[in-house]
Amino acid sequence: MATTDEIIARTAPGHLIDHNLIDRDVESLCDGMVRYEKRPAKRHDGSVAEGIYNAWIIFNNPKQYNSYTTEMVKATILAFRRASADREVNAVVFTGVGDKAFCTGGNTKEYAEYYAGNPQEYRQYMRLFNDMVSAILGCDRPVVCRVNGMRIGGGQEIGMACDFSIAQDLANFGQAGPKHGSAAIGGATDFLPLMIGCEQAMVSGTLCEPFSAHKAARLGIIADVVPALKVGGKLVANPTVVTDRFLDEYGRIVHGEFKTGADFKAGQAQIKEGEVDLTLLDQKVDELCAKLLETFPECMTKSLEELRKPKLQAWNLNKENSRAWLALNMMNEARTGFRAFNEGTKETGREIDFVKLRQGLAKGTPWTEELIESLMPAVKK
Ligand SMILES: CC(C)(COP(=O)(O)OP(=O)(O)OC[C@H]1O[C@@H](n2cnc3c(N)ncnc32)[C@H](O)[C@@H]1OP(=O)(O)O)[C@@H](O)C(=O)NCCC(=O)NCCSC(=O)C1=CCCCC1=O
Repeated sequence: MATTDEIIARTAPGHLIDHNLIDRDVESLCDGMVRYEKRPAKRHDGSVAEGIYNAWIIFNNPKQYNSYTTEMVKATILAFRRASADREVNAVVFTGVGDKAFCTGGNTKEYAEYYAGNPQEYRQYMRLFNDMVSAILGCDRPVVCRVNGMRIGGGQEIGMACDFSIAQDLANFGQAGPKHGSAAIGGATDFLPLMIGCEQAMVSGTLCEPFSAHKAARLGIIADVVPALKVGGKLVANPTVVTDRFLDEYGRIVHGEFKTGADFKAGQAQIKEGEVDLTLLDQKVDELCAKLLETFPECMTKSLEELRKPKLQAWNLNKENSRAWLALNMMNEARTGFRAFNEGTKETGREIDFVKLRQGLAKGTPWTEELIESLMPAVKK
């Protein structure tokens, strides 16, 4: 009987059709701000599976906390298409450079300086953003979000579109929408209720309070969490988060909540004196990719397609309405909120005086350029 290798050599076609939309390196599409790296896939025992790879899609915009520009969104769509069509790819690992941020969503500088006041332009941007989320949800390979740092705003949305998330425990999660002039309708309002329940989704999507990786694991928004802070050469759990007990004296769950007061400040100081090491994060990601490798590929893809359906159905139901609303929103609140973040500083603050705005609207004040200017954080009365 012929061996499998002999059968492969004899029956594999000499020419394979390229199903990619364009034949361009991902990096060339956005000056390297999105990287596409095929890394050899490994078995459980660490041995390389010859000819099989994991496709790493890496956001490379660290100065802006790996926020995505329009060009990066275009490159990301093509990167996921490339991985999805590549016969040699076992799984996609979606991550960002560095250890501060996976992604903090749309680029607020571009939002403030180009899209603010231009709803027709933002509508076209949102076509691209929607296609990026759909490309993740439609990828024929399992998608692992390697949460190398904070996952905020649209970064949380594209992260939740992935099939698995593994986080280093200094990463925070959350939305920014109603604080910066947007609504988390780029996926969060579709995915959060499914993943963490309606009540916790409401808290996250409206109040925009960040939560820790340990809380994200408890809520079920990530599959696993690993320590990343080394102090004196020893790995310690995130020192700003309660990790050594589950309940407080009243029986309330405190595990994963941020510490407060002096304890929180002491934790911040310990983070400053330590160093971040993502070795365990990469080990966990490699372990998961090795498990995905040891499966039938078509059965894996079918399982992904079925298990994605709740997210996909919610996403497809709302994404076009969301796109239209977000475009028009660039005339008033997005125009104001993203400009405030972009033009503000740590000193002046980066959010508007929400009460002042509410007081004006309560009197029927119309949205004018003058009103918007008066709300910019640098303008102090
Ligand atoms: C809370 C933060 C994420 C982190 O705060 P902090 O730790 O205090 O860091 P900062 O000093 O704020 O930021 C460090 C520098 O990074 C720049 N930065 C951070 N985020 C972005 C971003 N998204 N775009 C561009 N630049 C960013 C920041 O300006 C600092 O640089 P500088 O030179 O100014 O010192 C906080 O950073 C934060 O709130 N960031 C903004 C989060 C945000 O609003 N994202 C967009 C949300 S909307 C969105 O993503 C959407 C997606 C699709 C659907 C529609 C939509 O709205």
